[in-house]
Amino acid sequence: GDHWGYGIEDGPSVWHKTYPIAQGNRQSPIDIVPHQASCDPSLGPIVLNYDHCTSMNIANNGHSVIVEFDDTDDRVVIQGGPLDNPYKLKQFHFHWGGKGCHGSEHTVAGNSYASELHLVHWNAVKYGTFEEAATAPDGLAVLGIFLETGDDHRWLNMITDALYMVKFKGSVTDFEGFNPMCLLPSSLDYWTYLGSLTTPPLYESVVWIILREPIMVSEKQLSKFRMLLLTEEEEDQRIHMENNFRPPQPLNGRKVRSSI
Ligand SMILES: Oc1ccc(S)c(O)c1
Ligand SMILES: [Zn+2]
Repeated sequence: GDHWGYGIEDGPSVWHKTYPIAQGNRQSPIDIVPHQASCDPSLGPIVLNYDHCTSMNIANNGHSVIVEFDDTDDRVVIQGGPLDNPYKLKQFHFHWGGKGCHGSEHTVAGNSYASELHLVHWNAVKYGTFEEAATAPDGLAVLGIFLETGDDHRWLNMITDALYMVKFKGSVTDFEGFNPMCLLPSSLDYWTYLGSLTTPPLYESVVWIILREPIMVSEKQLSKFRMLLLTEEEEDQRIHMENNFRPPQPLNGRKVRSSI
């Protein structure tokens, strides 16, 4: 089982002991410096085709809350932008902070947002399974969306209202018909670079596409994420899930391109 976490003993600063790739040369997240990103006119718009979206369930995996999709359907894809193929939506999950503390993974000119949503897609044209794609250099495409505190997000309530059902680590419940199109900001302007999963096993298999415009969510909605527990139902100890973000990693000469 997973023995990694975000605490002092098992957090990002010791992940390299079990996952040496943590010290690799294309790790994520990174600090995005807009003025150093090269505007690349050959970078077209990203195209999201979430029309026939089929969410299946919502789960607490002990590290985040994750909504999983039926990826046998090849109509729910992201394409365009830096991608050579369409990539199929597999799951989305969030990273967040503690009360009053920001929790995004990517930062923008050193500034972090309250939270970050990752929509994880895989290259089903080139690879047979998600697991195979997850270890390939062009296997995954993750769309990152920043969450900023402000007004209530009218659709995020569908997720935050379901969180009490997956309070404990290892819990899962049906969550059908949710279309993440409703979580997108108005602009699809993005930055893109080659990186990795930001959680163990930290595979260097991700084409990152980070939207510049954050979505607005309320402090009340964010507080519901912090109600989730790292611990299982039968455990006596109750540890809240918060600050489940990895700090920015060395760029190592990588180029960040912008669509803007
Ligand atoms: O499959 C994935 C798991 C975790 C994270 S942070 C990803 O970006 C992809
Ligand atoms: Zn993530």
